[in-house]
Amino acid sequence: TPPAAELKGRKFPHDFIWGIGTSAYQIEGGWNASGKGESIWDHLTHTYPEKIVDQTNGDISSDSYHQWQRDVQMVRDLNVHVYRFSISWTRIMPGGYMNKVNNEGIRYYSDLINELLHYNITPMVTIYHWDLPQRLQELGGWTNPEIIPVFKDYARLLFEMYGDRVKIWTTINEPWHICEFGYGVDYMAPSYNYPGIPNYLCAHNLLKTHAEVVHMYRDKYQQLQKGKIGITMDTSWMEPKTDSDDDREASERALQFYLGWFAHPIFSKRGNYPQIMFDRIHNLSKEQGFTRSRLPEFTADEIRRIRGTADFFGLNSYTTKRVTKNDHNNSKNFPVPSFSHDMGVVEDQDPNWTGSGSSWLKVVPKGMYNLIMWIVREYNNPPIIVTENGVSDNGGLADYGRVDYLNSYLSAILDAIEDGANVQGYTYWSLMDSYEWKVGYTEKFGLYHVDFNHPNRTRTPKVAAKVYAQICKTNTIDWTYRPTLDEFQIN
Ligand SMILES: O=S(=O)(O)CCCN1CCN(CCO[C@@H]2O[C@H](CO)[C@@H](O)[C@H](O)[C@H]2O)CC1
Repeated sequence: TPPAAELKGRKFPHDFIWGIGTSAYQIEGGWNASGKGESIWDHLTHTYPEKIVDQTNGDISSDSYHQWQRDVQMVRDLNVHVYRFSISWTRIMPGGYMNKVNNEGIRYYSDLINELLHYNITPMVTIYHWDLPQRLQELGGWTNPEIIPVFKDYARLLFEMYGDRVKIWTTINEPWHICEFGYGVDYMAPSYNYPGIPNYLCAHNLLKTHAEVVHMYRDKYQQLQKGKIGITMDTSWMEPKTDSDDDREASERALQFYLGWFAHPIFSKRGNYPQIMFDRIHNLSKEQGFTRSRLPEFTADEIRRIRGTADFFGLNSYTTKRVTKNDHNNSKNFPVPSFSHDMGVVEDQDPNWTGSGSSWLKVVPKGMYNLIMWIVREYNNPPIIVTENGVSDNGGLADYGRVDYLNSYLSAILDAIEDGANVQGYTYWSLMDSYEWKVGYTEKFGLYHVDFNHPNRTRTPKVAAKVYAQICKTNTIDWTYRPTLDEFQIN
């Protein structure tokens, strides 16, 4: 909690954009409703339920496929300007290809967009939030360059269908998680566990895909539709464990590997992958007996084609890690080759940091300030939208831990703004409790509670929903505002 002087009334810029976020696989359910095709998350959770902590899946989840009007009501009650949601590729094109388009799916998102606009809420669409068509994964998914033209066809259809009404687009959510957690280790679908090679192929194709979609939007749609398009990347803040040179270098190296991998090709003056990644992976690949670097190389034309392909820097960040150099005295035996071995750091968390409902998520607001100022310096103060930030617990409506997280992380973001960072908006994660990927329904991120044991998936506002609604209405942080459950009805 800040000093008494700052308890009330810290104001955000008058034009600051407030929002709330969700993603298709996590909230919709209707996994095979009205012609929807199988995604890699449908496939993973149906084929390997043991890979999910509570052996659940998103077949129904929060049932937003049927409850979307209630969802829009909840968004309205939060007084936000923007609703960030993603479109399910297989609800639009069941097999991923353009040869079969599902009109029921087209209509679902059109109805949602119209409902949002009816209540003056701006739709912010994520084109891809991890739910790849399973049929495309059977061709190698993101490791196969075939995905570039196929994804472009999918994005073109969305621009054609919704671009008259959708004015903020994000191509892809969290490339790092898609490529390293999906194709490097087996944390997420498609759950490869093939360290150090397919993750870099995935990233190479993903960056080219992103660039082709942005060029298409800019060449064919942006003049007429007047929207913005960007990408959302993610990292924790990487705090040096001590102020030794080794630890400070480890911190910088970790940020280049986690964030620079995707941000440097798009947002840096030079473009291309970060030099430290290029050098380390090139040298290690040679030592390991590979004839070429495991990090694919862009041609000069590709570097130019990818550089500058974003109107804003979408940032997802939740927490902080401590890092030290991975050497003989604290060496961790990472698989060789692997992303972690290439990066060469050991991560941990300070046991004194406040915890949450997730083991990886500690509450360290200063880390958000440090990360934003690092991006300001590294990429020449790009327009940033914090597209995801939030905290988990294990349930309950009296979520005062979430109230404290919200106030402290927003204070850190406001500190960064007051120190010159061009942060233009914030979409809190998440609107409601939903499917939390590998941990199923065991960790809750929602401002609204969802009753997963009831067929109606009843939504109930938590205390933090009321606090966030107040922040969005007044544009102000007020630490003294801590409503009790019985004293408020949000609607
Ligand atoms: O202990 S470990 O480090 O081995 C496992 C880490 C597990 N990760 C942590 C990061 N998390 C954030 C990315 O996930 C983002 O954040 C939200 C909350 O997770 C998700 O609901 C969103 O869909 C996603 O965009 C995804 C799961």
